[in-house]
Amino acid sequence: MTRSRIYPHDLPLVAPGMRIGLYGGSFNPAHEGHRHVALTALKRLQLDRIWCLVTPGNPLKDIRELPSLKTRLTDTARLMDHPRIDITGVEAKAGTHFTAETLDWLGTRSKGAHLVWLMGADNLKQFHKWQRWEDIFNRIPVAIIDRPGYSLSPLNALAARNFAWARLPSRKEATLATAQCPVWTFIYGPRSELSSTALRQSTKAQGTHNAQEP
Ligand SMILES: Nc1ncnc2c1ncn2[C@@H]1O[C@H](COP(=O)(O)OP(=O)(O)OP(=O)(O)O)[C@@H](O)[C@H]1O
Ligand SMILES: O=C(O)c1ccc[n+]([C@@H]2O[C@H](COP(=O)([O-])O)[C@@H](O)[C@H]2O)c1
Repeated sequence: MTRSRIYPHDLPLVAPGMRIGLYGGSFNPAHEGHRHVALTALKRLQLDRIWCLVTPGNPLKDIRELPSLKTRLTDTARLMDHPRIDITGVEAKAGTHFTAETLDWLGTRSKGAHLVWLMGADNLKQFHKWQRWEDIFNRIPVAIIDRPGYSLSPLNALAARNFAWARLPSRKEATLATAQCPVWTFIYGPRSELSSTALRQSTKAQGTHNAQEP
C-alpha cells in the first residue's frame, strides 16, 4: 500500500487556488533523490500537491530500454508514498512527449490552479535544448532543485543567462507559485547524490556478478 495515488490515464482533481508542482520525469527507476526533490519543493515553495508526470519518454534520451509506463507509475508511487504527492501517466494519454505540449494540454484542465514546473539542476544546464523552452519560462514559474555536481555550472547555461533578470531570490521562493512569469528560482539546501543512472549500473553489475557465480 502507498499513500500516493496513481492516475494512469487522467489528472488528479484541481481546486481553484491550489498550488501544484508539476514534476516530470523518466523515473527509470524512481529513487530517494526524486522523493527528496518532491518533499523539498512541497515545503520550500509551500505547495499543496505535487503531480509526478511519468513521461512516456524523454525526447532527449534513448528510450529503447525504458521500462513500461505501468511499471514506472507503480514504482514511483511506492517510492513517493506521500498523501500530497500524486502520480500520473497522463502525458502518454495526451500523446505529449514535450513539456511545452503538456502545458498546452493542461491549460484549460488546470484552470484556477497555480502550477510550477519542477526540475533538477542538471536539466537547467540543457534546458535550451528543450522544445519551445523560452515559451515554458514565459508561461509557468520554474523551480530548480540543487543537485551534486550542478550547483554552479547550470547558472552559466544559456537559459539561466537569458532569464537571469527573472530569477527570484531564495528569500522569496515561497511566493514563486503566484509570481508573474517569467520567474524562476534555484533551491539550495540539502542535496541527494542519488541518480537512476547509478542505480541501473549497479543493478547491471549485480546481474553480471550473479551470472558469474558457480
Ligand atoms: N538527486 C537528485 N537531485 C536533484 N534532482 C534530481 C535528482 N534525481 C533526479 N532529479 C531530477 O528529477 C527529474 C527526473 O529525473 P530522472 O527520472 O531523469 O532521474 P535521474 O536520476 O536524473 O535519471 P538519469 O540518471 O537516468 O538521467 C529531473 O528533473 C532530474 O533533474
Ligand atoms: O520538452 C522537451 O523538449 C523536453 C526535453 C527533455 C526533457 N523533458 C522533460 O523533462 C522531464 C525530466 O526528464 P528526465 O528524463 O530528466 O527525468 C520529463 O518530464 C521530460 O519529458 C522535456
